[in-house]
Amino acid sequence: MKTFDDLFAELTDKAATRPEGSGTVAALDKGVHTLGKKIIEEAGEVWLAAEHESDDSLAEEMSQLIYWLQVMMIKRGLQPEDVYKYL
Ligand SMILES: N=c1c2ncn([C@@H]3O[C@H](COP(=O)(O)OP(=O)(O)OP(=O)(O)O)[C@@H](O)[C@H]3O)c2ncn1[C@@H]1O[C@H](COP(=O)(O)O)[C@@H](O)[C@H]1O
Repeated sequence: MKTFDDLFAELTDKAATRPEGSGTVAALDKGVHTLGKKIIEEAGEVWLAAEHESDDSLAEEMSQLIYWLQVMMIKRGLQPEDVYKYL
């Protein structure tokens, strides 16, 4: 099972190697404004899932929010430790 750190390492590698067909590379190229809108969209889906959907659906929406947060971290050059220090 993939962890937060596993996904971050995978996305960091994709950003560096830019493999063809990577949605992450395409999203990074669109920039901070587009990534910010995805974060808002996914956060809204987490809220709606928490109100109306199953635990599994909620977990899936949360995984997508985490993904988009990580893409924003990579876009802005943040490392997990930059976030963890505030936890
Ligand atoms: N974990 C994720 C992940 N979570 C969410 N997403 C993206 O976020 C979107 C969220 O889905 P929604 O249902 O909300 O939206 P949608 O309507 O299906 O998609 P959009 O039209 O909004 O793009 C998905 O379609 C993906 O584009 C992800 N994209 C990739 N990953 C993982 O990231 C890694 C690298 O992926 P690639 O860069 O695509 O190789 C792989 O391990 C992937 O599994």
